[in-house]
Amino acid sequence: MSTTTQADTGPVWDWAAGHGPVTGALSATTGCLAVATTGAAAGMPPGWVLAVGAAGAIGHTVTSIRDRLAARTVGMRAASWLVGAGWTTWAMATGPLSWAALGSLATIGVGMGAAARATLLHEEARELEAIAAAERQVARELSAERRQIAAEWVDRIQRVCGVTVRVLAVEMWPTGTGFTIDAELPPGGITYDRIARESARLSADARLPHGCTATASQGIDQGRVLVDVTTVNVLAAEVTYPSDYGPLSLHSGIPWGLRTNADEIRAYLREQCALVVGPTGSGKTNMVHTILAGFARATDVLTWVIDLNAGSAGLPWVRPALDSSGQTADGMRPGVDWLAASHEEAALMLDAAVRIAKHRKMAYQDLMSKANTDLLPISDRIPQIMIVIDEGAEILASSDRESRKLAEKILEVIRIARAMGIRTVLTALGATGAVLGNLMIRREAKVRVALTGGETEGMDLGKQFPGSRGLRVDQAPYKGAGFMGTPESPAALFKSWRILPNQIRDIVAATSDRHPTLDATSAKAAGPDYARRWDHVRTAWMRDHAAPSATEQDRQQGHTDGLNLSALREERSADPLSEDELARKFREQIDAQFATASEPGHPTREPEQPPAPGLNLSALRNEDNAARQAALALLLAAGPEGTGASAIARALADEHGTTRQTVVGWLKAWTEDGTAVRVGTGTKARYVHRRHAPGASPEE
Ligand SMILES: Nc1ncnc2c1ncn2[C@@H]1O[C@H](COP(=O)(O)OP(=O)(O)OP(=O)(O)O)[C@@H](O)[C@H]1O
Repeated sequence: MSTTTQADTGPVWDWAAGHGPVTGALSATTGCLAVATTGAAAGMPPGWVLAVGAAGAIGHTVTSIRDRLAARTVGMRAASWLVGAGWTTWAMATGPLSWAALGSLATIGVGMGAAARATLLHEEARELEAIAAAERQVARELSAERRQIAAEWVDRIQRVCGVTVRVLAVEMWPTGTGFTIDAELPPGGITYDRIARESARLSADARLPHGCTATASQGIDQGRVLVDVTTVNVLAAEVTYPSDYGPLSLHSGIPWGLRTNADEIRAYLREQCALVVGPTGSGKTNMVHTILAGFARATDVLTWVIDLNAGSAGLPWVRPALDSSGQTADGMRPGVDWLAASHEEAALMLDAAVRIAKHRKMAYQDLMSKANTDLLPISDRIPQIMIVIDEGAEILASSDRESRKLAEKILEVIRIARAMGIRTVLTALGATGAVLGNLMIRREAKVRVALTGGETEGMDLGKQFPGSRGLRVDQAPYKGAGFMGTPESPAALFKSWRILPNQIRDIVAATSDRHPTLDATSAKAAGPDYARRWDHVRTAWMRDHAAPSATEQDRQQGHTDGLNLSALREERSADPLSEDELARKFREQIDAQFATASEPGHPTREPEQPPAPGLNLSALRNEDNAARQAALALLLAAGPEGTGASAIARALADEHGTTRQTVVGWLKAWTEDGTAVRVGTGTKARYVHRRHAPGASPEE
């Protein structure tokens, strides 16, 4: 029995607790006294007590032996039962309330307490000794393994790098996926990079499995080196985004994935921008969602997303919070705070960001001087704005007028808003010179990710991670795997989590009441463009499940002074004449073969089929969009077998430079208007032209 003290109700008896030496003895003696007095008063035969005591001694002995207690403890407990029973028998016969009886009972109590304490100490000492012995055994085995590893690697480093190191420690990773060797470099001015640059040869010499590496980095001082050796390939496996959606803060970093030792790697974005490079199919879209998940969980971040490819990166984060009319439902906030899918909306967003940055600079002077800092103190009351721009690097590199305007605004935000808490995450299909050649990006975006997914083309890791050695694309030939480097953590292999659509929905719901609101000062500077971002007209495209295609938008806008509202416009080649020619040829070819649409002025051959605006070939006639027509031709040509976005994009890449994302947008639109039918699910999903769709009549 023990007591716990409660602040307002006083001590509470805890009947479930075990006995200590004092409470045990007290319990035993008071028990004996109670039995003796009531037994004597009721005329109970004293012999019964003796029988009960003997049974108790036997029972306790059995359980003590079962619990593997020491012989001394077993003996003490049995003796306590017998002595207690003996006293009770005697006291019942002679009268329990005499001085002699009570005195002897008190003496027995003290004796029992002392004996119990002594045996308890003995028991604890025995237990500690057993634990220590087990630990010594494990340590002996471990240190034998470590000694063997140390010896092997001293040899290997000597053989491969010609450097004789002295290993000071080998730390086995708790995840069981590798170890780190801490070694002293030989005297004579040898530096760690003599070993770092031989990473690939060391890995081969150690016969490490694919995807595992031996990478050397700086040790605690310049005469020491740390060699991280991965022995289990965590890059190959699909690791799902952790289901703990607890709150995060920008200041403590946002987890973006796993290192090869299964440690989380975090991006610290208070001052840094990020650049995520990944060719199509490398898992870039998935990584964007992982990034958005982290921002949604943060209590001091508002996420603004620009995705000119039908807003697809941001939509899953908005949809769960939209009601049936497409407006944000009461009480539910989307996982992103603003989503732009057109050049126009993106321009409004970036202009607002610039106004906020400039206004914050003035309005928060006092606050910053009180906090003695030149960085705006970001918190849930003054949140940081993270602008995630999918394929933003391509906007920076693009030469069309609208994209150039956006590019200027993006660079202005990056240039002026660091201290005022607005940073960007740009993604890119390739680490092109136009992106990494930009000083602003090189200087401000030091959180870098390269998703390789087995792609070697256009992957210049040396440019993206200057100063790092031994990084090879073929070390991470898996989807969602690649390299990540931040100012805090040197570039090395990493794996992004796989995030599933249902997780996105769950995170939107779980974080809905956690998002900060834009501070009033910033909101005022952002003005109505920000306040009315969820307005019906501005979000109509979200209700339609996809952004309006270029065709529709252009038609709605009446082709006003060449305003480019869509990413599709980027598909135009530099030479409009040859493109026109190509478009005409395609039209003729396809119309001749399939009679897709009637010529203006001719009776339609498909009266039952209302023309789908902007999505059949006749609607495209004035579109100057050869790439889109070529894609449709490919879809038709694929027949009942169908085809996919990647295959179409590959076929168009050379001639039109079309991205897979763009093709995905077209396929989506064609599926929605019935031009194409999607068959199969997951990786087996294919698109079939409606003429070849299962159940379609051949004449159709
Ligand atoms: N972290 C990951 N772990 C495991 N598999 C992944 C991961 N990320 C992506 N994948 C797989 O790769 C496929 C393609 O991913 P994703 O759509 O993100 O690629 P992408 O690079 O954005 O391609 P695209 O630009 O063509 O859309 C996914 O359907 C999934 O099966």
